[in-house]
Parts: sequence; C-alpha cells; structure tokens
Amino acid sequence: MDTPVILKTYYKGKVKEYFAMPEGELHTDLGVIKLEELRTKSFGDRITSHLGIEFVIQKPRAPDLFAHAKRSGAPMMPKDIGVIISNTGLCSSDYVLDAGTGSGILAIYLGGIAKKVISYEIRDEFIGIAQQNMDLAGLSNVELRHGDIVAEIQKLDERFDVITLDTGDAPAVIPHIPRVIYSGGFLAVYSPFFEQTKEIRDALGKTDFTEVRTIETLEREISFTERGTRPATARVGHTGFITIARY
Ligand SMILES: C[S@@+](CC[C@H](N)C(=O)[O-])C[C@H]1O[C@@H](n2cnc3c(N)ncnc32)[C@H](O)[C@@H]1O
Repeated sequence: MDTPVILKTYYKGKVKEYFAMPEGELHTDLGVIKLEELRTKSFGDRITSHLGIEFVIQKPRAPDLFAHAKRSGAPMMPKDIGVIISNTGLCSSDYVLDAGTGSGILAIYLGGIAKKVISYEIRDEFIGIAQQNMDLAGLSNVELRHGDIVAEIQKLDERFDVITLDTGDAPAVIPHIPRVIYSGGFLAVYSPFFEQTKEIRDALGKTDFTEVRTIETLEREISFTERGTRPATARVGHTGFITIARY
C-alpha cells in the first residue's frame, strides 16, 4: 500500500498507536519500524519493530484524523460533529459550504459523507495545514478556499444543501445564507458562548429560517474497573452550542 496508515499495538494494557506514511523509519519507544515494508502489506497485516513488537496495520478513519492530524487551532469535537451530521441528515448527494476551515476536522467528517465540500479559511497559513490533513484523509472532494466568509458568501454563485459555520462572525454571515442555500437545506452554527449564541439566534430571527433549535451535547464516558462501574471522573466539559436551522 502507498497510503497513510495507523499502526496499533496493545502494550502493558494500553493502546499505542501511530499515524505513518509508507516511507522512511518510525522511531517509537517500542522500537524502530521500517515503513517501506508497508508497501508489500495490506490493512489487517502486521509489521514488527526492531524490538520485536508487532503492530497491526489499520486504515485511517476520521476519528484517527481527529487524534493525529496537525492542528492550527481548536478542532470541533466528534460529539458536536455527530450532532451536526445527524440533525442536518447529511448525505452523499449533498453540496456543503463550511467556514472556517481551521484544522479541517469538521470538513474531513463532512467530506467523508457529502458529494462536495467547499470550506473557507481567512488565515492563509492555516490552509496549508488543513490541506495536508485532507491529503492524509485521502479526500479530493473537499475544496479549501482562502477568504473571509463574510465577504466571500456575497460573491458565491453556487448553492448548498448544508452550511456549517464555526467562526466568531457567524451572525454577519447569516443574512447572506438564504441566497445560497437550497429550500429545505440546513444551517448548523457552532458557538462556544451564550452571548454569541444569542447573536446567532437574533440574526436568524431576521431571516426566513424555520425550525431553529440550539442544543448542547454532553458526553459521559463510563469507566469499568475492578472496583466497579461508574461515569468516568475525568470528562469532556462544555465545548459549544450548536444552532440548527432549516430554510
Ligand atoms: C474554531 S476554528 C474552526 C475549526 C474547524 N471547524 C475544525 O473542526 O477544525 C475557526 C476558524 O475560523 C477561521 N475564521 C475566523 N473568521 C473567519 C472568516 N470570517 N472567514 C473564514 N474563516 C474564518 C479562523 O481563522 C479559524 O481557523
């Protein structure tokens, strides 16, 4: 194979995993792995480090990108991405507009499902990082564009089934969305603070959007130990609110 891979082993009761390309050497605390050997192997095969530790070779999926991709800033958490995907009913025929790209984590999940994703990022230096992440994800249907979504949305002549906004200036983008969203399409806006969320709701209130809902998703992992079973004491706290609206 000549694609990125996940190399995974269970060592002393813990999962150790690495994201690697099939070139050069990977130096780990469990030994050196000659990555060229991957070229003769398939997913599910094993590769052995010079210390004799076996790693299973797995195909990377979106959660692996969330864990290992390069980051330019805070990516959206999978729990929030799940809410966007389920509430918009994202599907394989959808054209999606996304902003801002950031590390591209949301765009990777969207691109894995939708027909086409166009994602805008205002900071030029972040586009390169996000593009590397798209290449690692093997996605050619995600087009990254450099620009300020507030200005760019006013010039767009494409239309979209789903629009996702993860920028502080989302309220300034909302008035322009009706021109570029299909009737029946969904908008999903992520906002970390109550104050921003209220501004988003106010902006939506001045448009023809219907079925507007704002939700917060709490994720609680369950811990299984010798002593007993209970919600894990360390947990993901508040991340953000998601406002979903239908046009
Ligand atoms: C929180 S990050 C987005 C994270 C992204 N959703 C992910 O999952 O990796 C917000 C991004 O929006 C970009 N941004 C802020 N204002 C913008 C604008 N007006 N147009 C385009 N991008 C913008 C920022 O530079 C930043 O990279």
